[in-house]
Amino acid sequence: MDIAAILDDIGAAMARAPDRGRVASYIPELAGVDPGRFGMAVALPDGRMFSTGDAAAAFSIQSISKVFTLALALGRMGDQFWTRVGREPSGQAFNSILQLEHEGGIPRNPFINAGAIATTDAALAGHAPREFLGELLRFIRTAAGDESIHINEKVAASEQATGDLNRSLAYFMAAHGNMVNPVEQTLGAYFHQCAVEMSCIQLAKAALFLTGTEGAPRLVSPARRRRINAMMMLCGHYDASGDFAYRVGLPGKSGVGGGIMVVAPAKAGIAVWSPGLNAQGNSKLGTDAVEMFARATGWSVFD
Ligand SMILES: NC(=O)CC[C@H](N)C(=O)O
Repeated sequence: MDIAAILDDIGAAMARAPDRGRVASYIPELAGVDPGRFGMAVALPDGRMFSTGDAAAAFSIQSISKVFTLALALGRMGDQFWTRVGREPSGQAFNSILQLEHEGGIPRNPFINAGAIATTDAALAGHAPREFLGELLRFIRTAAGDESIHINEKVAASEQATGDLNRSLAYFMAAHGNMVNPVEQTLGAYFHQCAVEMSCIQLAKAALFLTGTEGAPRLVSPARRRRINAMMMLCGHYDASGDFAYRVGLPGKSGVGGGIMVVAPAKAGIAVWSPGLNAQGNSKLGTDAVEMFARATGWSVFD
């Protein structure tokens, strides 16, 4: 299989795409990103890396960070974690508060914002946000094999300044007894985790720990890896998760920075970045690109 040629074709197709979606506009650091940018990378467990376009450019990983935080929270709490967060698709927007009221402050899953904030709260577990963020960065750097990965403080400050909806979700959960740490501490940690910057090349490598391949860093047990992948498949794209599963057939997690991290179990880590989003807040061309890639390779978890 000629992965390099497949990526070249995808890069060329995406350069021609007339509708690139809309770049997230809630903070200036994301609003100012050129919608013309596109990058994609595929990391194989034997160390080979294939890429196209702006694959080395760093972008804000945003909600992709929720996958790494979930791994940390499960590491801290084990299956007890699921008493605080559900594992069902929400069918609602990523930042919706609707279901929280009906469901007693227990968010549907760890990838919608409410669930991710509860997950960060669980991962904090009484530690200072600084310690949690250090641990998160260590996890991501180990997964990616790259010590240069960092948090963009300006993005974190903007998230903090515009985070009233996230604040509402957090206080709502606190009112239902589903926050352990002081709410502002958990939120500070959450806003900073969203501000981690990575390139497609770094993110594709980081996804390898979820492939279960030899040579990939073993950061979680096989059972846990399968469960994280299951959550990504069912909830990783919010109310477009079914569409992503149908079109791509691989677990993936998106972020409003326009990135998507995709896992091809037993095969490869994949990352794509195109800042323009669709109506559900997922990268428009990023989704198109991984769909093209899955078709060209025949990779799917449904075989
Ligand atoms: N979908 C996302 O990437 C959302 C992350 C964003 N920082 C938020 O909390 O709203």
